Amino acid sequence: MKRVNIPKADLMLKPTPEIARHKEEEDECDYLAKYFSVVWCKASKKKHKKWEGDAVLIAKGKSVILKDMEGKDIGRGTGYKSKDLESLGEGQTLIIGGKEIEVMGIISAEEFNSGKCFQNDVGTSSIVPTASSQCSLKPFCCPLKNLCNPSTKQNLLKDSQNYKPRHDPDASNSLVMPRPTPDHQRIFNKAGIPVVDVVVDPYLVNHLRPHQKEGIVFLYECVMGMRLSGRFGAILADEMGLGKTLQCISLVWTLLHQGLYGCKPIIKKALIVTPGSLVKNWKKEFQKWLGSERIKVFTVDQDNKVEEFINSPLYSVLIISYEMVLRSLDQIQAIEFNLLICDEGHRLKNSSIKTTSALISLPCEKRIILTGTPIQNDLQEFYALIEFVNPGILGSLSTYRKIYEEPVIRSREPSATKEEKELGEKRAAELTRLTGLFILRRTQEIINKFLPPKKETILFCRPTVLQLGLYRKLLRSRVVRSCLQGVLENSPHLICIGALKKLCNHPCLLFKAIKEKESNPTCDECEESNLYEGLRDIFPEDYTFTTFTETDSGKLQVLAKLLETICELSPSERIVLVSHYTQTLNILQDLCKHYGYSYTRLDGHTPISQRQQIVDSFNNKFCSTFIFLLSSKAGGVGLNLIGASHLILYDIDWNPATDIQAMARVWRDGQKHTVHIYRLLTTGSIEEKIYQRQISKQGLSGAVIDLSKTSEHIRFSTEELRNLFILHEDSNCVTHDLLECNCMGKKDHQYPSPEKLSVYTGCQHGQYQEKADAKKSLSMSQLMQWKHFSGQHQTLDPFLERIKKHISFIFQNVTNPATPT
Ligand SMILES: Nc1ncnc2c1ncn2[C@@H]1O[C@H](COP(=O)(O)OP(=O)(O)OP(=O)(O)O)[C@@H](O)[C@H]1O
Ligand SMILES: [Mg+2]
Repeated sequence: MKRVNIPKADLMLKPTPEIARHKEEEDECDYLAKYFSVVWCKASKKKHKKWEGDAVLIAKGKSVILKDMEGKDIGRGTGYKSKDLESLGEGQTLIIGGKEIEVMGIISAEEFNSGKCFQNDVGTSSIVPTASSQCSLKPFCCPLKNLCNPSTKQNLLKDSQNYKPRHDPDASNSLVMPRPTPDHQRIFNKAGIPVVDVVVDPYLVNHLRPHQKEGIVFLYECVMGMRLSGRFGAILADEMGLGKTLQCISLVWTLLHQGLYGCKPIIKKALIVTPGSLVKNWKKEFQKWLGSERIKVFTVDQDNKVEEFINSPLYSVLIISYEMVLRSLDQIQAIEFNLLICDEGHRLKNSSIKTTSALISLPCEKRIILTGTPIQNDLQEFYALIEFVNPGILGSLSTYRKIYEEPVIRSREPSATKEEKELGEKRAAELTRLTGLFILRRTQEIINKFLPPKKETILFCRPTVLQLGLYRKLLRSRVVRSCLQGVLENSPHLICIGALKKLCNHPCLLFKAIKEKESNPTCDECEESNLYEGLRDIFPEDYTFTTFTETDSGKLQVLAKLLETICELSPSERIVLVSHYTQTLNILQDLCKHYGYSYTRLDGHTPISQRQQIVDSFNNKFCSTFIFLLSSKAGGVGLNLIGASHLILYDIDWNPATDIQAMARVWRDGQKHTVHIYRLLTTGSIEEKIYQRQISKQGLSGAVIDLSKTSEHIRFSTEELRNLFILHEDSNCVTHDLLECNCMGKKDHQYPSPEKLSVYTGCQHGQYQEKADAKKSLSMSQLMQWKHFSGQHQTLDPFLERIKKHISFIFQNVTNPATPT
């Protein structure tokens, strides 16, 4: 064994530390790094070493770094001869500080950069070539000969008769699951039982969209350990409305009744955990797609306890809410579930909460998380979800942090060096590759072609005189001024923002808040009292909370007119009316009562047990209810409200995901009518600013971000607050002004070339915004492709013509215009 002679770093003559470091850095730049897999132990003179572990050695110039397999630095040394380090090879040894290493092999830069050299063999050698890529949807051919070797002729005859696919794999339009590879058979079919085709029930297949068929194959491969050996988990992260429920139902139904090795069912019992408001929806979807005779699913609630499921042989599927899981954990643990599905599973991102740890503790290996929310945004939460479905696949948390999270985060910092950027990108790419084997996400565009047209209209409603007076007064308040100077603590800007938003919805909401404060002044909220100083005087003297009128609020006036128009022009169509606030919903409810519109309501106070029933009766085509009042926070996620074809968003949320979720309740699979979405914004107010922020962050295409983020999570710079706290009284539409579009509100055609847009609108934000960055302008500029109407011009739209009296500006866009309704 050749030993490299290493000068002891501390015996060398060194320049002063500052200069040394500088010089070293300069020198190091000239060299390319080389990487080695090594074993290490404490340095000793012993002949027979007792190696303590594997490690990775990085040699560059005259220096080396030793990293353990979790990516942690365990040794550093410098002052080597660069020539020696460059020629390091297998079998050579080296002393690094108090450690001795022996080189086992050379690692390529690619292997190091991607982080693969730190993974034992996960994601590389253990990847099973995906069966679907070879034979998805292909009909079955003869089982492998060597694996179903019946010893006698009789056996052969018997087997071929007994082991038949449940459905005809050769039928046209059949959906046949991928056949197992020889490796899979070696592991899971040691007895050599005949392989039988698993064919999805044609009863279901007839309804499936192409992406759903692919999704089922994907889920099947994951839970069967066909994509990654020894791993049985999957994350289906399709955007909302793509039918994750139906894909899972098809999988469950298939696994319960079929088996690839000798027809033995792959699972006996499945557990589905879902938010409480969706438990009944799951049962309904089972019945919708399979009928009530084929399968009996059991839902747990106050009256139906888990014991009943245990004692009855009828049921094979248990549906339970996250809350109930904790309460019934003992019973659930006693049942042997073979498949676990967690709907809206992004809530498992926090592994320290009890529900997550309770579910982790279940011994079931086949696990599926369903979520419509992108999960890659926060690398730690991402890790938690992956750990849940495929424990250990990314190594320990500390390994994951060192190998992936830290380099990726570092590379995104402005001060990152070119090398750090490259490393971060490569590690991110490797993480995506590895997790892509068991995470599937398709976007909504995939389903658009099956949906009816969607007409989206943004209505900028003029504030009333009362609103303007109050708004000006609020902006002149001491609290607002202090916010702008960045003086006050305790986030008083949130109180100011809250007051402005209330005012935009209806002045009476502000009036109520003032009254409450007057009757119950508490010192810890002095800012709020200060904010309301002098406001009472602006309201008419006889103003009371209960005698409000629609003419006090610009948006409410428009809403009243809009409801009247829909009722007249499309009497058979129905409306979902959404607000984020219960108090605002009360006002909207009063409006319904006043005009005699029939309505139903779902908000945070609606008992979970009643929610599905309310939704079902509204969706029933014979239902006579005209308006569904919905609190977006309470019922946004997962609900189907396709009984309505009009949806009105009365207010706007900081988090675009909340609004997008609400809008998706109506424009989804099963909808037969053209869908009309109206968003109401008070002209020139904070609502316009929030809208601009929404679209500049997301674009109009509607990518979803984390729903749990609220305004409390947003940090505003003083500059941003200054922009928020401006009232633009002279503009018909500040958002349109920002686009610098010269159409004068007569743009009823589509803008010709999207490429031009970024140039066209790329520079105008500096006036108001902190710094206009290119991305922001680009997503704002998507609005250039919408139609623009000012309140004075003809719109050619009978709805808009009727309601435009109090409207200063309109943006409108139609998706899928060609699809027949
Ligand atoms: N192939 C299909 N044909 C007709 N309707 C379908 C089809 N697939 C799903 N649907 C319907 O589309 C609606 C949306 O499906 P589902 O609730 O499963 O969406 P999701 O992906 O879970 O969305 P979310 O993330 O919002 O929960 C449901 O009413 C469902 O019955
Ligand atoms: Mg769902």
